[in-house]
Amino acid sequence: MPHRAPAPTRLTLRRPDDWHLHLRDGAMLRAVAPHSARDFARAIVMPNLVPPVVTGAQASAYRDRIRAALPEGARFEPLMTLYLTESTDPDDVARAFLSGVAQAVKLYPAGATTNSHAGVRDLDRVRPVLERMAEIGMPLCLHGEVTDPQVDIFDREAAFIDRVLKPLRRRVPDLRIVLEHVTTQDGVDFVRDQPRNMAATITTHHLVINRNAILAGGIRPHYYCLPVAKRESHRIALVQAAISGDERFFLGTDSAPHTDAAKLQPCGCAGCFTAPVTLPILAEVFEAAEELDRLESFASLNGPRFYGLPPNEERITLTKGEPWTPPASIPTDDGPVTVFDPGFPLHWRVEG
Ligand SMILES: NC(=O)N[C@@H](CC(=O)O)C(=O)O
Ligand SMILES: [Zn+2]
Ligand SMILES: [Zn+2]
Repeated sequence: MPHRAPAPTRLTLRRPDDWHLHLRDGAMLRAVAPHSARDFARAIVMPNLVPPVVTGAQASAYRDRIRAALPEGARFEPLMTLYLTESTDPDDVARAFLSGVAQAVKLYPAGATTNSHAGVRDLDRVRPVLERMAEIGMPLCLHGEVTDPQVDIFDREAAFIDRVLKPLRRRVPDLRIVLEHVTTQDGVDFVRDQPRNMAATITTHHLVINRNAILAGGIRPHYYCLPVAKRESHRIALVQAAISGDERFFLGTDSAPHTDAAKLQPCGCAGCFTAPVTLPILAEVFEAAEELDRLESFASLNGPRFYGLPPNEERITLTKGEPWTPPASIPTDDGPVTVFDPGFPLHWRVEG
């Protein structure tokens, strides 16, 4: 009889990082930050506050507010990003990077997503900033969707690659770029074809849901995020990229909390709140693909390598047991925030 090793029930890995996270501000920040700090060592924090985090001084002040919102004794390092506008000052960006205040710049095409109206309309206007970033090795994080209303919402990432990303790669080839929350086979293929200076983050939810989850049996606002989930073949391409070990793909949860009141209305906000359940969900996804051993590359090694940071020395352990039910929502002083429901039972838990 062929010998089959028993399925593992414990998994120890270097403490993961989250390379794309929304922590918000004020009451929401205080409510959600502990959930990321519990499971992750560091996170690239998105700057799409109202008003956005544009300058080094604003990033530094926001970092102080995040640190103040962490539980006593938490060892969690917020890595800050600057929101790129058409009047961003290249000198301020360079200073923020070289002094360690900001790790990356975030480009939102104006109008593409939550709080992106102050973003970029014309890439030529930010060319001096991008060239300076290329010189100093500062990464650019992209929300990769075109905003052209003529382009079908499910095609906006693919159109972005053709219309924006390819020309940008040609014009500023030394710029290090992260295609954030990649959702398509097209995105995966593009990144995989780039020999250098290019990576992509993959979210928790895009590994789990396809577009049916948003609409099957009724409209389900808690599965609505941007970029919107695509068809099943794209989800499979994302899983393949995540489990491949290819160092260009790493975890960026895009955990994006909105109150239920903001989600459940005629024009509800985009975003899934995944921080409290990401690691158990990822363990299920990697186990189902029989690649549990690669979870550490995806969640703990590939990201720091791209950002030029050492991987975390601390370890965490996940254990597998009877299915458990995460809380349906967390309370905040602004009202409850629904926790992402993967739609399958969770057997894995982070120990401690
Ligand atoms: N992903 C989302 O659906 N929403 C994000 C914005 C973003 O990452 O595009 C948010 O800030 O709510
Ligand atoms: Zn985005
Ligand atoms: Zn995001």
